[in-house]
Amino acid sequence: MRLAARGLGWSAGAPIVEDVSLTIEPGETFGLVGPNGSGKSTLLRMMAGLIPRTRGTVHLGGRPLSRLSRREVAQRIAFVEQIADTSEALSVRDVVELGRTPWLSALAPFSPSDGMIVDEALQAVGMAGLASRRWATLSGGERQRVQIARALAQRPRVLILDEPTNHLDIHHQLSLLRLVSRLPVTVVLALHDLNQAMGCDRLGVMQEGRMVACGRPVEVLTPERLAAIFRVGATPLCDPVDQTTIFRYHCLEEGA
Ligand SMILES: Nc1ncnc2c1ncn2[C@@H]1O[C@H](COP(=O)(O)OP(=O)(O)OP(=O)(O)O)[C@@H](O)[C@H]1O
Repeated sequence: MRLAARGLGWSAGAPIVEDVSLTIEPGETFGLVGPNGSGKSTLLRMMAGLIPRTRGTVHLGGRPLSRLSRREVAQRIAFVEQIADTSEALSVRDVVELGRTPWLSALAPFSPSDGMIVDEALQAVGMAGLASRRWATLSGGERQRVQIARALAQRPRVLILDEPTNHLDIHHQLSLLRLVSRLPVTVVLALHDLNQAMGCDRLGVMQEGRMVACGRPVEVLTPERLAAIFRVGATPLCDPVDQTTIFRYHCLEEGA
């Protein structure tokens, strides 16, 4: 499903996001990168329709997001935020079952097919073995994977992930990125690891609330731009295994 933003802006006293326009094609994996505080999370929340009184418009599959009901939005968009609020009393399986909520009604209560979707989502993130564990007892990385399973169980057309690899060990980081890039849905994710960002179909670079570059990763993440925006030196290296470009970073300046 196509996600299109036009002229998005939001201020909280000072401007936080300014005049961002962007179209993400069906099935595309689009990465947002940028320094701390550059507006990535705010932009993701705006694209998910979670910030009231924003400037500009978001269209989902050609329809204005503002005209869809909360239930219609939840049937189309799943959002995994950096910090998830979840009742400590729930089990892992309960949390993932919440992902089915937008599809349930008095006429369509939770059914065995919903149960199978929940099982699949738990397996996809390697959490099936901990399904009966209490949320409160999980590690940070396990919680992250459960939240991603909840989003998968929602069977969205658009998956929005805010720094989904935070807390994850390297195996789970790579398997999560492989999982989401193979999903037949539109994926928008904020990432801090620029080498991981190189695996996205396209990247948008945020700086002080504006999207200052957008395009294929190799075109966007040039050493010159990395120096200007992230204030680091970057040496491009070629991985002989698959010829992808990775960067080795070094400080350009003393101090913070
Ligand atoms: N409700 C708010 N009121 C005031 N300022 C806000 C509010 N929400 C966000 N900000 C500010 O907006 C800026 C952008 O925040 P945002 O969380 O979108 O950045 P980010 O790029 O996701 O950062 P990070 O990489 O650190 O997660 C920050 O300076 C933040 O302090």
